[in-house]
Amino acid sequence: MLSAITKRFIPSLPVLSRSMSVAGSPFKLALVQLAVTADKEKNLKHARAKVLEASKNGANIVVLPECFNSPYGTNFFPDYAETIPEGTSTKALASMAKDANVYLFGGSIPEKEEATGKIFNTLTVYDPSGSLIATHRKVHLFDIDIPGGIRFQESDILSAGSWLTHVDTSYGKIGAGICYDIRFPEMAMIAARKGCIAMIYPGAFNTTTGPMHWELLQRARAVDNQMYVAACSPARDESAAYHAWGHSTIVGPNGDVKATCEESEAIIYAEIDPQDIINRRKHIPIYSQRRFDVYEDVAESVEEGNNGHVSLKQDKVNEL
Ligand SMILES: NC(=O)CC(=O)C(=O)O
Repeated sequence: MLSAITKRFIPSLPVLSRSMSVAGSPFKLALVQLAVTADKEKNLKHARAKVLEASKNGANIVVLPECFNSPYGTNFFPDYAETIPEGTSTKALASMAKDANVYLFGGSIPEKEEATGKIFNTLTVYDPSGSLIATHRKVHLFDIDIPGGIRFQESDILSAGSWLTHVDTSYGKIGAGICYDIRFPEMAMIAARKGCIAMIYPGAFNTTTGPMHWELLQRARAVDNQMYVAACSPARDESAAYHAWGHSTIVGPNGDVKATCEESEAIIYAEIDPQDIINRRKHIPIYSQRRFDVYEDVAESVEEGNNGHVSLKQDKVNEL
């Protein structure tokens, strides 16, 4: 057997990654850049009207923004937090999905876990019959401090999620993250290598980080993984303490912006075609040219469980 060192010095022994299949069918994606207020009931009603509007316009999958039922701020989270699936927002989202006959990525809400009292920033996903098919708790908490820009410490109040989320839909498998999760490329890379055709991120960047990184990160995740990427923000409210960047955007597998908008309320649409992923991967075959003899395939360390949850394999957990 060749030692690892010997292998490194024999360039004719590349271990090319296996090519992963892309399974899916075309669909119309809508992102609702919702105007969010401090009135939860009003937010739920307004979200419902917009989801129905998107469906009337032919959308098959509809996405709401991060914190769509509450203003975005750690001081608001405890008051707005609800249990899932018993809470008002979960019920409202389930009926929106059913009445609109769409898959609904229901933005995120502050979730209170009954048993522990912990609060999470949680996305819930519904199928067109209104059944809850996945939950994603924000894995990477937004703790930053940019002098002269913005300081935000989600971890003062929130706990972090501990699984990745890949949702099975009749259009194909879709990965989900929330906002700051987009800054961690491993999540999107694992999703792509596990067969997801898109990553969907409800998110609320702000007027400091938005202009620097919002579109750049979406295009980076898309071009690295040759997959679709969509990020859905709340509309900007100048009277709120947190000024969301807006600019909800859908990016194609070539890193190309398919649809975007400014900071006001809007619904944006794009046709998603998995064949485009297959073409990009054929033309620029980085997908199958990876060198897993030189570095590890991060997707190999995780396994898929129930409800779209993807977690570190047990033997890896034991190693930690
Ligand atoms: N709000 C977030 O979670 C992330 C964000 O604004 C940023 O990464 O910038």
